[in-house]
Amino acid sequence: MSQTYRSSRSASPETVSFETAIIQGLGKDGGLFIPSAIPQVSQETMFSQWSKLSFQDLAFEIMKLYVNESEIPHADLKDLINKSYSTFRSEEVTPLNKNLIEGDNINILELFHGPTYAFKDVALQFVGNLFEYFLNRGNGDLPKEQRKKITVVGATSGDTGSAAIYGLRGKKDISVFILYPTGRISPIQEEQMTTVPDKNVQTLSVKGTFDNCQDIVKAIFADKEFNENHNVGAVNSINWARILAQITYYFYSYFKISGSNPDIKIKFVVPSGNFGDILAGYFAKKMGLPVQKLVIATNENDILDRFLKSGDYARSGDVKATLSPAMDILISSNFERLLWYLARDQLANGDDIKAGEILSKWFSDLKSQGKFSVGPEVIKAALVDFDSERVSDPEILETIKQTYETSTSPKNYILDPHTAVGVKAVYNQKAKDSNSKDIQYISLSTAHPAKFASAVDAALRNYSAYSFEKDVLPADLKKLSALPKKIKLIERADIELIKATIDEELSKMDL
Ligand SMILES: Cc1ncc(COP(=O)(O)O)c(C=O)c1O
Ligand SMILES: N[C@@H](CCOP(=O)(O)O)C(=O)O
Repeated sequence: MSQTYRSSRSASPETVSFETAIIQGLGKDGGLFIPSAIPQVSQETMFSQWSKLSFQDLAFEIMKLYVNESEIPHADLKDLINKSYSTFRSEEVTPLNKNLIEGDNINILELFHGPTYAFKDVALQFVGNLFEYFLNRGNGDLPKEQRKKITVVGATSGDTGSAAIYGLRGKKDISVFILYPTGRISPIQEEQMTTVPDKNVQTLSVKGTFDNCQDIVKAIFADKEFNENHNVGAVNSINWARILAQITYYFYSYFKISGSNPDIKIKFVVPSGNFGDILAGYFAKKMGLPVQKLVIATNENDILDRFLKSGDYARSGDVKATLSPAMDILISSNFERLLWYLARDQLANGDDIKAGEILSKWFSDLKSQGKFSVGPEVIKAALVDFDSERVSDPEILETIKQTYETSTSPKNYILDPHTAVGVKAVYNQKAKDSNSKDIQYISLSTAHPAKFASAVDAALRNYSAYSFEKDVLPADLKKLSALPKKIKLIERADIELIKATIDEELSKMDL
């Protein structure tokens, strides 16, 4: 069992508790927290017991391996899990749409049944409750001025922001500041984030890109003085709790296909940007789930695909604005966690400390030279667990159309553009897999199509039976456009300007 955590850039044996890893968010050396060891689960436990559990019970079995009972008693952990998933519209939380197209073996894992219609809800409903739990426990009935407070600062290309806001709105002792790139998120995402009336929430619309926002958030974490004064908390997938909560749906969907039969061949295909979603699949695989392969599906911002093909982890020129904007990203934060495991096992003879040194050097090269390279042994090891596919904008539109035309269960199924990246990647894999008939492909559906109206409309507007308003837009999202918006424009992607704005807004919040 692994219930302590170490930083991916640490060259010391020091580990921290689960609570510290979650509340602190990022290691003091700028590294990401990883469990000291990955817990192993036997085939017998998985296929005879776990395969029969509900989503919530499975989440409990998985999380208790990563959280010491002395930190969160089991009864409390169960309550946190049940509370977090009571807000979902589907009883199954993440239902699997099997056999989307008759005779085909593509299964769509629908991760968008939470409050903000995006996969981020699966983790961020839990993270919100976890922050509240730790704070309430420490603060008890202390008077306002003595209570510990957390200032959450996050960066979003649209979905993390809404999900974090809905996970944290109205929570005592927590303020939330979400940075997003002006004009680069969809109108519904902006409405979701800016129409929440709770006084502990403030969005900051920053002139720049998502990477600018993410860099500022990381710089704020590295700012010792600001961090000490504000207890900065992370909601981005740099926070380990985000990854932890996502592990459940890999097991859950796997069992929906395999039942108690461990011999079924399954590949997961995951639309990827910051590498948080697919990393949860990597942990599931390393815990013992016999996944054939995890397929990274990128859009035209393809740093991950280029890495697997060349061994170079290199920032390309500018981020491209694509039809799948939540994946428009130059540097994938969570890739660092995978690199740590690759460095430890391939280059450091299993030595954690040496792995931390290697990672530190790679990331300082990335900062100073915009790239670092790894040798063929590292790529060979990565390819044991992963494969990758790159999908272009025209392919996204074509895949949305094709799925609309050919889907049988249900008919006229509408994909969001991110999910379409995954589905196209499934077709690419099937073309390569000589045994594709024997493989079940689980393609992760990361958002509801209503969140990305322009791409969906561009693909489907010529079908006479199609209507976005009637077929796609849920009533609660429709209502948002009539609500007043709280938008704060930030003219420059500048850390000092953002810090000053946070201070100014915090004093108005008077929490
Ligand atoms: C809809 C959607 N799909 C895919 C992704 C990519 O996921 P990850 O960043 O975890 O790789 C994101 C954002 O993170 C997203 O919002
Ligand atoms: N696509 C994300 C970008 C932030 O990624 P995260 O998973 O690290 O929070 C978004 O929708 O905001």
